[in-house]
Amino acid sequence: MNNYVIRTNGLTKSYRGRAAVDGLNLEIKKGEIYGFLGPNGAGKTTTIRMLLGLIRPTKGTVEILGKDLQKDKINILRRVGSLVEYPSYYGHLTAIENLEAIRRILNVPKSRIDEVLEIVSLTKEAKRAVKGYSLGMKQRLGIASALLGSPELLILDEPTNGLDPSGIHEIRELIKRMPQEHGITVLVSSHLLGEVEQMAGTVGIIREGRMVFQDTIVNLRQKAAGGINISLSEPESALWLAKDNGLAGMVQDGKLYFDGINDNQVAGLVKRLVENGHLIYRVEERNKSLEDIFMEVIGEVKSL
Ligand SMILES: Nc1ncnc2c1ncn2[C@@H]1O[C@H](COP(=O)(O)OP(=O)(O)OP(=O)(O)O)[C@@H](O)[C@H]1O
Repeated sequence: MNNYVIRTNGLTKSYRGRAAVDGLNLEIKKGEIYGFLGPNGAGKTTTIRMLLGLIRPTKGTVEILGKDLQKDKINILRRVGSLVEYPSYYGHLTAIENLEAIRRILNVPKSRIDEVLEIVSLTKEAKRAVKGYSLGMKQRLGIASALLGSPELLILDEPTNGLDPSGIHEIRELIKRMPQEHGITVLVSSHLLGEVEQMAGTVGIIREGRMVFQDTIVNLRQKAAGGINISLSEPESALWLAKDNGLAGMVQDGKLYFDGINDNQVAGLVKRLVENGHLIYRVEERNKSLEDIFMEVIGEVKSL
């Protein structure tokens, strides 16, 4: 088997001739937490549904755990746990009773129920009716159900949607432990970079069904590295002078902004500006936030 737990090739799903997912090449390595990001409607859920064999691709292939999903669906999906949208429960039953119903279908040992409850920290609440659970507890129970069959891969579609900050924190901490403590590779989708950046090693960002970025979070951060802001007396005429010096910048909030400019270029520009009578008030490094980069990548902001 190769090193990929999920690999898709040209994965496409069209509805009435319109591609909801368009030629996606997802690559998820064993043991990683992969953040699958994109704004609402970008095609995350459609992709996940194809990965789980719930809908058929219009084109392209899905390989999971080294095997073609179409050829051996049942055996492959036995090794995958998932939480897609809101999980459904019997509200009047306890967590143990709900898990028992799934356990019978999966035919796993009874002891597994205690194990999964322990993993998601619901042991103490396990005998309470689920209808009294908070949304965060319900999501954790959903993850417990997904873990019952001891999967090698966990696919979670927006597991933190609608949760408060402490609920988000609990789910995040739970997911973070999956690879190290349980040897489980995780694909987690979200429309918020902030929710996955603290746990994902790799991110795939989709927009209008197409992959626009797929690499490590470290490399995404590198894209966020430094531009320079110059506060000065006459930004518009300074911009012309900079252009004259071969530097393309822009005026933003009354300041000059330059992307990817090196130390020598900064020194040369400041010297030229001073020689031409500009008053320089401040020269500041401006790092883009990861969220800025995300917005840029998904095309919500043309440039900073
Ligand atoms: N069964 C369907 N029939 C027609 N169009 C669909 C169908 N399912 C999804 N779509 C369209 O495909 C696109 C992608 O939807 P999808 O639900 O995969 O996005 P998403 O990234 O998961 O967004 P969200 O976070 O809002 O669920 C949307 O434009 C949606 O309207």
